[in-house]
Amino acid sequence: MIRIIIKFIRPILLIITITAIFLIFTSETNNSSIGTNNPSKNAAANIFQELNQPVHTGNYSNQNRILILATSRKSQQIAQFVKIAQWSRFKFNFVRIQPSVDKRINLANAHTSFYSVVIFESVELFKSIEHKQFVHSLVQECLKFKIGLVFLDHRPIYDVQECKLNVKVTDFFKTTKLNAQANFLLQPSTQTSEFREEEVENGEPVLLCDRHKQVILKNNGAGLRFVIMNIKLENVLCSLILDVIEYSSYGRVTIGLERVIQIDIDDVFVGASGLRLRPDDVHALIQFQSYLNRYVFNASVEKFKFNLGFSGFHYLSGNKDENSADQLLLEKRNHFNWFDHTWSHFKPQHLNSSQLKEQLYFNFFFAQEHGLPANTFYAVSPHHSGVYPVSNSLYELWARIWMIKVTSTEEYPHLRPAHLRRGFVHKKIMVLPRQTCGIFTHTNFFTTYPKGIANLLSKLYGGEIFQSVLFNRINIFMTHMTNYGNDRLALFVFKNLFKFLIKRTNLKFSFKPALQLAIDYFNFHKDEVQPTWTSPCIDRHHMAIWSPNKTCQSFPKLIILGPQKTGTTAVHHFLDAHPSFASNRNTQHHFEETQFFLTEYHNGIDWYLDLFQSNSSLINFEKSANYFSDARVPHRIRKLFSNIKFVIITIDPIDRAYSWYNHMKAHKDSIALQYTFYEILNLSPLNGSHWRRIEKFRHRCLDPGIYIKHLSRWLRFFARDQFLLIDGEEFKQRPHLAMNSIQLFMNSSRFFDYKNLLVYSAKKRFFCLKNRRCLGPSKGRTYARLDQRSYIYLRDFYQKSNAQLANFLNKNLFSMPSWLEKYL
Ligand SMILES: Nc1ncnc2c1ncn2[C@@H]1O[C@H](COP(=O)(O)OS(=O)(=O)O)[C@@H](OP(=O)(O)O)[C@H]1O
Repeated sequence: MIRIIIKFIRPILLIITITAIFLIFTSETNNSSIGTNNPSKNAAANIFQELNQPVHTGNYSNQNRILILATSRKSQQIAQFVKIAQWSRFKFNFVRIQPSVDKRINLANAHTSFYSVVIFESVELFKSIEHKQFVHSLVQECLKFKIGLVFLDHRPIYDVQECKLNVKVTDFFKTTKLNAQANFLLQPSTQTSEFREEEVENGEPVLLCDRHKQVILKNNGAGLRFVIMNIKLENVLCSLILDVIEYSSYGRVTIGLERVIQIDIDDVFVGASGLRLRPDDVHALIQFQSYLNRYVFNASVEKFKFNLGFSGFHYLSGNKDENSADQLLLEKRNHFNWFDHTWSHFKPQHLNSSQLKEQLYFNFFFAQEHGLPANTFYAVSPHHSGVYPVSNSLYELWARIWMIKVTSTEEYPHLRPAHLRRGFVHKKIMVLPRQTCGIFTHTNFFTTYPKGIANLLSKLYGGEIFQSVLFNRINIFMTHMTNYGNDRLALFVFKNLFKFLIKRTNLKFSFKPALQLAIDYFNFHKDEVQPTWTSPCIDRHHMAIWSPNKTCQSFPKLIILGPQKTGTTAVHHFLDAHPSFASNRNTQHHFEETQFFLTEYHNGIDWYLDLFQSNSSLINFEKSANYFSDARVPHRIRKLFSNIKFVIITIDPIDRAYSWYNHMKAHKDSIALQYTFYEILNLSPLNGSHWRRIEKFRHRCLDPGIYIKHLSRWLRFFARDQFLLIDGEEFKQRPHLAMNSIQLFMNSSRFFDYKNLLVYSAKKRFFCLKNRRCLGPSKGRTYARLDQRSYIYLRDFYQKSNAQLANFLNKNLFSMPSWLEKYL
């Protein structure tokens, strides 16, 4: 038996013993041009000896993280691997290293490992690392915590002859099915555009194997698991990569074998006469469903059913034959699940709320009238319009009229690349990623398939469609009604896809109702719940389905980031008086602040844009003073508009902290009322039941003043010249200077001389706009002077970060604020 297995595997996978590896490595190292006297090279060789040690069987964590160590993220092998990791939602860290790397990379702390597998760009890189301790500790931690190693070399480094199998096949081939034909390089050999279904059924599929390229797996059973890939990843059947990762991570990094599949047929009843279903096609559809249940979904608890998305308005709008197919579909309605695709197939973003309501109600009544089993909590929007970019009224009306809880789209965050498509939850509706499968509304015939049918086959036989099933645990495939008429390309696609999957992999297929599917999805991918909004303006697909009333001009071009209590309201107020600048409308909860990137983020971008004017000659801007110190905001802004500019104001962080405390006191915050400033700084009421809340309050009070911490984060997301730093102390004395620099910074077409516009208010103790109402009573409060103890406490507290800030400002060519100079 073992001999048979070995015979099968030899052409594909060759394994040599760890002793052989040791010999190879030591001999190669000794022969290297650096010479045998090079201590670090010898050390690297000795490390391979260590791989032979039995791995520690004690505790290791279940952190399914991958560590990728490479010289560049751009190399083809690494890029390919990263793509697969992203597609499979494996968590990974990428660390760039050079042979001269000397800083230690910790794979674990004293008790638990951070990683389950380490990917090395190449054996060569591993061997060339000069620093003995680096390699030594890496290998020791791998042994101790059962962390496998994978080397992604793509240039063959071993002669095929010298490799032999030395691992139990069952330990390795979890996802890939090993049979006589299983070769890892697959490509279509025929380019004929006349390729028909029968050819696939009758003969061997058009596959070509290159036996010269090999994957070499090396392991001695007792030592560390490690795999040396000896082949270009792009040429390998991707299921093998899942096996490599699962094997080398000791089973910890895996997406398992179960794949849940849903197939949606959109546009039911929609379609030009001549392209629609005929009665025969309806029978073929039902027959195919039985075929799938028999051969593909045979282990599924729930029977597979196609999901039919209907638009009632188009019912019976074909020729005589096609209309009888429409009637037949309704007669056979219980063979399928049905979902709302809106009455007329209009784009929801192009309708007002009452038109949309009508669309949803009419289709609802159609379903009732014809007894369609459409109570699936699932719906799909025509053209994906309104799902992403989100239309709040679509979500609200869907929930109200159809009790929708699940939908799907291929547009979040973008149609391409497919491997980064994700799900999210908006207004309690779960949005799942949808997959394309090579056929669209316009691809209905074999002969006219773009670049020939061989192109479609390559996507099925190891290509993108195959990979979609492989790397996504849950797949919702999008097809259209016309794909099931005409040449029935959809049946061709799924028949071949599943045949290939069954032949080459051990995957198990099941079907679940949409609601269950969605719950499972977000259980697997909890970090996908919260969406990150992107700009429709950089995606032509999004522009086509977005509301025509929205304009990219409405996005702000400037954000005053804060921090709180530095004079941000005054800057906002003065800027708003400028004829070229326009601030947002006041919001219900936060007055002049939008707070969009924090508490209002769930409202989506349409809500945000509605706060601004769409006049292209204006510079829209907003200020929300707590953006500065919140770690979520830079990422969110970056995803939405990367070219925006920012104003940040700094004052002495001691004054800022005390002003904030007094602000909270004025707002009757119970902690501020109950405890003195010094007690809070010192966390002195240690025994009090409020301790946690005081600690939190203290953090909110002090953290924004650690300017360096936040500023350096912002500069990791945006370029230096996107920031203007304003000295808040100088702003207090000579506000017109700061206002002038903002105008220059924004290249304002009109220059406003603020000197004549501002007047000092002795009552407020700062400048106000002439002939306008000055800022309200919440600005310029009077409160007791800061006590000496608190001053000293804060001076010490901020000493280090102020010094770091000064260095940072110097390095990045920002001018030094006057308040900072006194600390240097
Ligand atoms: N024109 C002008 N110039 C300089 N400083 C001014 C100006 N107007 C207001 N202020 C002072 O700014 C403090 C309020 O800051 P913010 O507007 O950023 O506060 S907030 O975060 O929006 O609540 C607030 O500080 P406190 O006096 O400590 O409350 C104001 O005094």
